[in-house]
Amino acid sequence: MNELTELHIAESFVTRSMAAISPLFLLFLIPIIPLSLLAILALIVRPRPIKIPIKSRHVFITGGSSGIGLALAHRAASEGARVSILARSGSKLEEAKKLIQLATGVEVATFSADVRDYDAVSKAIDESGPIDVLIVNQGVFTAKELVKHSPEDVKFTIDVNLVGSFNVIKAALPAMKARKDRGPASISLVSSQAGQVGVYGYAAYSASKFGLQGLAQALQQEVISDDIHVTLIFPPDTNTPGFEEEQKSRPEVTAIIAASSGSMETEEVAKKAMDGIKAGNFTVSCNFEGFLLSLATTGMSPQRSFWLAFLEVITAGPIRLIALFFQWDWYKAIEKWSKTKTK
Ligand SMILES: NC(=O)C1=CN([C@@H]2O[C@H](COP(=O)(O)OP(=O)(O)OC[C@H]3O[C@@H](n4cnc5c(N)ncnc54)[C@H](OP(=O)(O)O)[C@@H]3O)[C@@H](O)[C@H]2O)C=CC1
Ligand SMILES: CCCCCCCCCCCCCCCC(=O)[C@@H](N)CO
Repeated sequence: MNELTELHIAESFVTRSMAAISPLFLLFLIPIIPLSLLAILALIVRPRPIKIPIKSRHVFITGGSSGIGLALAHRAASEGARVSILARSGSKLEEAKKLIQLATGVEVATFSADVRDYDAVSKAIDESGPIDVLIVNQGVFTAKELVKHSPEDVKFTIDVNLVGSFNVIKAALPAMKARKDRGPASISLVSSQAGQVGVYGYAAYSASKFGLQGLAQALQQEVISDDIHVTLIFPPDTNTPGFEEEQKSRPEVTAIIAASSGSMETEEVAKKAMDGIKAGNFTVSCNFEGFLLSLATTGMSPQRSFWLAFLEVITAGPIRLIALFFQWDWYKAIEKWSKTKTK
């Protein structure tokens, strides 16, 4: 045998045995790809996972006299926190205080101030003492087409929901940053699903809530080294006094589009929100549609969980397709509705 034939025999042996093992070998390779992706994500997700304790801590809630804020105050009190609530109306604050005391035995501190008034907010926060968990929840909403919305009301919405949130956070930050050996702190903001996607009738409201996303992302980078952790909460329609009021004049199309995500009870939303805050999640969705919406709009948000990061990576394409189907459905509804209106 010369060298060439030897090589031939060896070669055909190798190819034949490779042909025999290759399907098995490939099967073995399949999990390697997702597993290495998971491993990479576990290494790179930032900020790192964190847990926020609630018991024995000072929880300060704006808009804590009604709806979602009141339910959050109630939850925090029953979990053993020291609770402060802030809102404009003194009588609603007193009523909330009584309700919480009756249900939990805990006496919450109340502060009457308008979040649009920086000095008033700052005074209330200084009086309340250093905050461990700040929940910026106050909000106003009127669903109306922009042509019918007065400039004053547009400004009011942005002032209370967005500028008011800046006021609250700015007033609380110095003492929160200065606190020592008190454990990780949290600043959370109650946005809305209308703060993830623009919705007919919510031009002003959506703009005010989209603004919170920019505020929250930038703020998280600024306070991470102070052990302060930012959370953004995105509820769907929720049965609150404010929502009851809103429904009286909400355009029909607004209701149709919002119905894509159903509605929730105040206590359910408060539970989701509080669990999300305690888990230190940057983004907190409240129902299944909300979870899809968060996947679809995650963009450049920070992500602490490598599992969720993994899900975001692998669903990016398909979730965009689902989003386009939702848009298709909504524009059909708008078209149909505007036709019946002009008839
Ligand atoms: N209900 C819903 O369908 C949804 C609500 N959200 C958001 O959840 C948050 C709470 O909503 P919800 O519970 O329904 O609202 P409510 O109207 O039931 O309660 C609003 C709270 O905010 C306070 N508030 C309003 N304006 C000011 C102000 N200028 N300064 C200080 N406090 C103020 C109110 O007290 P007072 O009037 O006495 O000041 C009240 O305590 C809002 O940010 C809202 O946008 C998000 C998605 C859905
Ligand atoms: C992949 C894509 C999945 C998409 C599912 C999307 C469903 C979005 C519906 C938007 C609902 C807006 C509710 C606003 C509630 C609110 O804030 C007012 N009630 C005022 O308080």
